[in-house]
Amino acid sequence: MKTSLTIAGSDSSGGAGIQADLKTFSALGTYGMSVITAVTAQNTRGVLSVQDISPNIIEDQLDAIFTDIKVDSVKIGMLSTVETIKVVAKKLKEYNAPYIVLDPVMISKSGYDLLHPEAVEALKEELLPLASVVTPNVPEACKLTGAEIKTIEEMEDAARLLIKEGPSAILMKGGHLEEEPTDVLFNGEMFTHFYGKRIQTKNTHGTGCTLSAAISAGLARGLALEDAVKQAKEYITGAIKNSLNIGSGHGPTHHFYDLYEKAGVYKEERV
Ligand SMILES: Nc1ncnc2c1ncn2[C@@H]1O[C@H](COP(=O)(O)OP(=O)(O)OP(=O)(O)O)[C@@H](O)[C@H]1O
Ligand SMILES: Cc1ncc(CO)c(N)n1
Repeated sequence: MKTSLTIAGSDSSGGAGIQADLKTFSALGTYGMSVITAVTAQNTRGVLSVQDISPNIIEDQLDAIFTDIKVDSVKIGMLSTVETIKVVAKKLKEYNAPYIVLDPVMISKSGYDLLHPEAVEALKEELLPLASVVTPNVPEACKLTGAEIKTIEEMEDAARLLIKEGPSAILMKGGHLEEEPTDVLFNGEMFTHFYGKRIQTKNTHGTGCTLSAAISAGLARGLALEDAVKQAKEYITGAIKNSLNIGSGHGPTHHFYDLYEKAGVYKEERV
């Protein structure tokens, strides 16, 4: 069985972060492992508080995994501090980690800073060059590039700027634009657009986490990047369509094997 590692924050309500990633890995047929970078007290309404995990413990978690188990793909989510970013970058380089999907998580849907604003530069310098693909939403892409983005053409312009920072590819998510949610993939040479229809629901907690974890699982299973993104987009669309009306705020997306079987991917392969 292929393995996927998530390096991210814990969400007590189970909809985003580590919990969303592990559910996604299971549904998409990889064995999930986790390095927890922060513990958030969070629910569907928002984030109450955050405790960052000390860099030593983050380093030990990474050593524990990489010295014992073969890692087939990595997904990076919430990192919160400069120290966390530095230790994660150091260890991923040391172990020559494969297929790194970097979700540059900055602000929660409810407006809480999950990455300290002064750590954006460290994220750019230390982690963008290691990423196989980086998956910013539009506000994150604006912070990373300084660009203003209101249209799909401006998403493409920003992707051209961002690729200069060193990632192998960019998947810019269009969920925050007014129009239908189109995601734009740029591999440095060509653009591919992934079109979606907006699903009318308030239950979108954890969509970004789920998408990046699904891409990481696909890469671990040997899919080419475009196919991994296509499968991930199918998966997140199903997970939003079937999202759960749990809690009084933004409910979570739903994860189950059916979504994956309906997408017609890997069915015969799973043993
Ligand atoms: N209402 C919706 N209907 C259909 N697809 C959506 C909807 N909202 C988001 N998406 C899709 O879900 C994926 C995640 O995008 P989104 O822009 O929500 O990420 P995000 O802002 O990083 O999420 P998060 O708030 O969890 O960090 C993208 O593929 C996007 O196009
Ligand atoms: C722990 C965690 N990671 C990422 C997000 C982004 O949605 C969140 N709300 N919580």
